Amino acid sequence: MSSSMLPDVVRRHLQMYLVLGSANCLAEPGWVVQEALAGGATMIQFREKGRDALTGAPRIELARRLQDQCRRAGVPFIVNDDVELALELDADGVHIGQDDESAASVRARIGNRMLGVSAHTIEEARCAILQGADYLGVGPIYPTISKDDAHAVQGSAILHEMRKAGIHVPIVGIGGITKDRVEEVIHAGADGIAVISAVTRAERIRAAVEELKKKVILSI
Ligand SMILES: Cc1ncc(COP(=O)(O)OP(=O)(O)O)c(N)n1
Ligand SMILES: Cc1ncsc1CCOP(=O)(O)O
Ligand SMILES: [Mg+2]
Repeated sequence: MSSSMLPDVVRRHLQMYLVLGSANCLAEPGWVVQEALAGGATMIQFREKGRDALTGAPRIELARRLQDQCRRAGVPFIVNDDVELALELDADGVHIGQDDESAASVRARIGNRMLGVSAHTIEEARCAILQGADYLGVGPIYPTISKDDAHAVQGSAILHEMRKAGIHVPIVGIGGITKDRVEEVIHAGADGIAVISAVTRAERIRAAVEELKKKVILSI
């Protein structure tokens, strides 16, 4: 069972989905999130992991601060991997991958909160849906500089293939998506884009988000 959230509502949240942790940001993460929200980001994922990531109390403090900004803007705040943290914060949802806790177990723990699951194949996608995923994160569609242990690049064809196989749940494309690739990703079947570097490394974050979102909406 998925959550009680309507698929069309989830689709709208996926349009311009910013994924970030402090190590991705060239500027202070609170400022990055503020600018991204001002530019129209539709969902934010707290992904504080990897080599230079915060741990312990500073990590939780940052999560609370970013969550508070999202709440004020009315934008869902999703926690990557860490179900415990999501429950502690009363976050809007959790995103997990194939190497994380099983989707069925996370669904049972988070109740009606939003559940996103990474899927690289049609089989993984079907399994995630059966276990209660509200949306699928599919990628890396293109080469990425933001995830050391990323799967092989899949290209936009995987999105086509999933749709052709009858997978109709909300899907967000992720991995190396830039403004020049948005149209291809949406036309291949994604409902939105999830990005790290295209926003966190942009010189003008607000303008970058505005432009990415506009391209998504024009491509739908
Ligand atoms: C929206 C979205 N899609 C995919 C991922 C990747 O999740 P995962 O495979 O678990 O890898 P990590 O992000 O945990 O390193 C994601 N985070 N968000
Ligand atoms: C978390 C994640 N999962 C697949 S690719 C990726 C990183 C996306 O970052 P970028 O948008 O900078 O390529
Ligand atoms: Mg994960």
